[in-house]
Amino acid sequence: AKNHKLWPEIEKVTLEQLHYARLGVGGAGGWQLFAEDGEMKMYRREEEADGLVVDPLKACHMVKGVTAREVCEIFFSPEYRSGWEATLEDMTVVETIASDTLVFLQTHKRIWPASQRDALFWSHMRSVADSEDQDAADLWIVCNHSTEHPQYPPNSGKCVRVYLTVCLVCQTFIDPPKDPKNIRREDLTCKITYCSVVNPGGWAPASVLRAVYKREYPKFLKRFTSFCIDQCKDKPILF
Ligand SMILES: CCCCCc1ccc(-c2ccc(S(=O)(=O)CCO)cc2)cc1/C=C\c1ccccn1
Repeated sequence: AKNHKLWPEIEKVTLEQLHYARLGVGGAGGWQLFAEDGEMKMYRREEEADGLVVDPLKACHMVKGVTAREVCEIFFSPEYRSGWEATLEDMTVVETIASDTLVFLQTHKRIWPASQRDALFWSHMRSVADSEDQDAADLWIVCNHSTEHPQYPPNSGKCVRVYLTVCLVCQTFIDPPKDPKNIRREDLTCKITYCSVVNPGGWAPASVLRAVYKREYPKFLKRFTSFCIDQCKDKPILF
């Protein structure tokens, strides 16, 4: 568990990603709004790493009727993933480091004309007291970061290995403020920040990658948040 060899990296990357998610998208950050749908706003920066498109993405969304913990638990838990991750072809939990820390191997459906991709990453979920604003509810974060595993070397089969760092940071707002036992789902709003940087691994045309991200990310976040609302609506609220 916490003495696992990956633990220092998990701690470092998770806290770095929390800080990064909290940074705004205004100012000189170079973020450009590329998709908007109601409360959902998606921004990207155009960046390349050795000739490969690795455009960082930041999405902000406000979802009613669910809590930060509920959204993060659904995003983290393997058993829900096939219900919301449309491009998933296969998923395995290759290691359970702790109850809040898993290692996943996922293959995603091939997107023509690029070759099929897989991703091997650790996934860690935790709550963080929001130091700035004491009376605001806790923050919950899930951080996914590519890792290695001796049994699953990259590019050994049909798939090209992608390298990703992803975080989902959620905060619950209760309006109007109520005594905890009288809160109903209609009083809840979850503020969601989703950040991702995906290096496609092998070559893929910049135009294809940018078209995939432009099409897939809005679909992905809308599908995920709808799934959360549907999963939680008839269940007791989990703070
Ligand atoms: C040429 C195309 C290469 C892209 C293939 C691909 C690689 C990785 C991933 C991916 C996307 C989200 C995560 S996560 O946020 O950690 C949640 C767990 O699944 C992990 C992996 C997807 C996709 C393919 C499509 C795609 C691209 C963005 C958004 C949505 N779908």
